[in-house]
This record gives sequence, C-alpha cells and structure tokens, in this order.
Amino acid sequence: MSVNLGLPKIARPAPPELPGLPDRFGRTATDLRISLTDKCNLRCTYCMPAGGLDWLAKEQVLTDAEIIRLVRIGVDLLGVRELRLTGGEPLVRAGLVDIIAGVRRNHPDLPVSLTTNGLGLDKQAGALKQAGLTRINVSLDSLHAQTFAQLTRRPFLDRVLTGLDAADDAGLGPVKINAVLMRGINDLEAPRLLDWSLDRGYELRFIEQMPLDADHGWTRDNMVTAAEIRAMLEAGGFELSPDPRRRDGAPAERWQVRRSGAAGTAPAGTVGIIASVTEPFCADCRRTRVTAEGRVRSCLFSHEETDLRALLRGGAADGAVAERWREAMWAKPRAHGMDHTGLGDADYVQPDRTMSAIGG
Ligand SMILES: Nc1nc2c(ncn2[C@@H]2O[C@H](COP(=O)(O)OP(=O)(O)OP(=O)(O)O)[C@@H](O)[C@H]2O)c(=O)[nH]1
Ligand SMILES: C[S@@+](CC[C@H](N)C(=O)[O-])C[C@H]1O[C@@H](n2cnc3c(N)ncnc32)[C@H](O)[C@@H]1O
Ligand code: SF4
Ligand code: SF4
Repeated sequence: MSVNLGLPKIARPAPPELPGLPDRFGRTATDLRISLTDKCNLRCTYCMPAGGLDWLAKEQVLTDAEIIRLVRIGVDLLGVRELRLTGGEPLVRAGLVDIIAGVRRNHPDLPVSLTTNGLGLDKQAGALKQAGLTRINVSLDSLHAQTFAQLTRRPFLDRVLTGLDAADDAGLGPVKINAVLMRGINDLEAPRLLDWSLDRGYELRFIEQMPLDADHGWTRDNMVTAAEIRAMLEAGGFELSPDPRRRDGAPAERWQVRRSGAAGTAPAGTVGIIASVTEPFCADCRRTRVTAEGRVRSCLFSHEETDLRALLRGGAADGAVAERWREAMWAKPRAHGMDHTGLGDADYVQPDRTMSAIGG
C-alpha cells in the first residue's frame, strides 16, 4: 500500500531491472535509516512540541524480528551497505541491544551506527558495543545547563555528558556531535562547542535548522546559515580549510580546523556543516528511510509513504517486500520532497510528520 500524504499522486513506470534501490534521477540508495521508535525523552524546540505527540501504539511499531528481517532484505536483496538506527530516541526502545545483536549475526561486516540524544548511554554503551554497534552520533546543542534546558525543555545536560563518557569508555568512537544552532539561543556558543569537541576528539557537525518542527516555528530569515557558522568559527579563533577527503554522499561538508595562529601545523581536527537548506546535497543522496511503523520514506521531506508492515505481517516472501521497497524508492523526489531544492520556497509544503516521527 502506498499512502499519499496530501499531494497529487504522479503516475510512474515501474523501476527498471537495475540492481538495488535506484531512483528516476540516477541515484541509488545504499544507506538505510530505520526509526526504532517515535517516542523521545527530550522535547527539542526545533523538533517536538512541548506536550509530546500522540505516540504510536505498541502493535503499530515494527517488532525486533521485523526490523532484523527488513535489514536482511535490504542488505541481501537491495544493496544496502550501511545502517543507521534512529528515532525518536532509539535508546528508549526496549529491544535495542537485541536488534543490534540480531543484525550483527546476519551481517558481520555491516557498519551499524546510532544517532541518539545520549540520555541513558551511561547504562547502555557497553552492551551496545558488545552487541555489535559500530559507532555513535550524539546530539548536543549547548554546554550551558540553562541553554540546554531551554532548547530541549529538559534539565538533563549532565546526563548527556555522562553518556558521552560511557561511549568513550566503551569504544563507540569515532563519536560525532550534532548541534543545531538557533539564533539568539545557542548560536554564539559555536566556537566553544568546537573547542570542547576538538579537546575531546569528537567530530562536531553544525546542522542548519530545517522546517520539520511540530510548532511550525521555522523561518528562512531566522535560520543560522552555513556561511554564518563558518564566519562565527573564524571570528572565534579557528581557521578552516576544505577537508581533502571525498564527500561520498555525506550530508556534512567537512573542514579541517586549526586554532588561529597555528598555520602550518597539523589540523587539530575536523568540523562538519550540514547545510540542508542553503547548500543542499540532494543530487548525491543515497538514503532510504523506514519509519517506526514500517513505512518507506524515499526522502526526508516526502509526502508519500509505502507500507511494508502489512506485507511483513501478511506472510509475503522477501522478494515481494523487496519489490515494494524498490517501487517506493524509484518514486523518490528529486530534492526536498519536490522536483527542485527549496526549503522555505513558496511551493515548499512541510510534511505532516515532525523530524522525530520520520526518523532524523
Ligand atoms: N536534508 C537532509 N538532511 C539530513 C538527512 N539525513 C540527515 N540529515 C541531517 O543531518 C543530521 C545528522 O544526521 P546523523 O544521523 O547524525 O548522521 P549523518 O550525518 O547522516 O551520517 P554520518 O556522518 O555517517 O554519521 C540530521 O540531524 C539531519 O539534520 C537527509 O537525508 N537529508
Ligand atoms: C530526530 S533526532 C533522532 C535521534 C535522537 N533523538 C537525537 O536527537 O539524536 C536526529 C537528529 O535530527 C536533528 N533534528 C531534529 N529536528 C531538526 C530540524 N528541524 N532541523 C535540523 N535537524 C533536526 C537532531 O538535532 C538530531 O541530531
Ligand atoms: S531531536 Fe532527537 S532528542 Fe530532540 S526531540 Fe527530536 S527526537 Fe528527541
Ligand atoms: S532532502 Fe531528500 S533528497 Fe535531499 S538529501 Fe535529504 S533525503 Fe535526500
């Protein structure tokens, strides 16, 4: 079943006999992102409403076995080469360790990473590593307790920092830190966040805020742009030079960082900037997403979803599930859920789902 979420449906031919998950614009998805839950224990203002959302009922959410099977279909039949577990907050999913262990049993060499807010990592990091998790990204927008609480609507900065210590001890590196900068709230903290990340050996990435928040508070003018971020870092004591490594479909553009006055020395580390709005990277997008209830979203901003759960629960063979998934990806929009880039343009329509409910 394909679920149209509001826009006119376009008639499309079936995908050709190409291997994997190709789309109509010459891209092939190899990076699978699965949301393990729509629930979360933070309420970041750019993502969730203060009162939370109507959570999915347990029976609506894919089971551990269904997730492990979908990953197997993705890897064995559809050319998936890496897996990202996300949410909502994936650490609140009871079966997380079992899911990772099950995936790892089937795919000894698959890179499996987790994007998390870090709450509860102190207790789970060791078990996650032992189950076969490869590495981790932790979202952290501020190192000031008060600013953290303002942005996330919860006073839990210390718990995130404890979680990061545990991730280091468990060997879940290289750790990446995700920070969304919000004008007038944490934007001036950008150099300090970078300094702290360099000292701890983390790769910090700044993310342009995207219009995916429940409160519909995003405006193009108020968003902190990649160009502004680079300028703030340079004014704040850092020199940036392009990272010579190939980007390889990654959302983050990476920069080598030297502390000012250290020209000619080895870089102190790298910083990434994910400029989904002002410098979009859709032309080289390699992503396929599955929501917590088992729907394929071919693009973060899609208005159409394709249900795989009914097939999984209806006794369909792996090949039939794979074929439906291929059809969904063939219909992937060119960019930003449309036929052109343009978050915030007059014709941009924000998806009904928030980032947390899509699986960021
Ligand atoms: N426009 C767009 N932005 C994305 C997409 N995927 C992730 N992002 C943004 O990039 C941020 C970081 O995503 P992560 O899950 O930490 O990881 P990543 O950068 O995709 O991948 P790694 O560098 O391999 O860890 C997200 O918070 C989103 O804001 C995407 O498909 N499209
Ligand atoms: C939706 S969260 C899910 C995983 C986990 N709860 C976390 O926060 O890392 C994944 C990423 O999406 C980012 N994000 C959420 N809403 C966003 C928005 N409106 N624009 C840009 N990034 C956003 C978060 O900062 C986080 O790094
Ligand atoms: S960004 Fe992550 S931690 Fe923050 S509310 Fe959304 S899902 Fe939760
Ligand atoms: S907006 Fe859509 S097409 Fe562009 S990078 Fe994200 S998922 Fe890919």
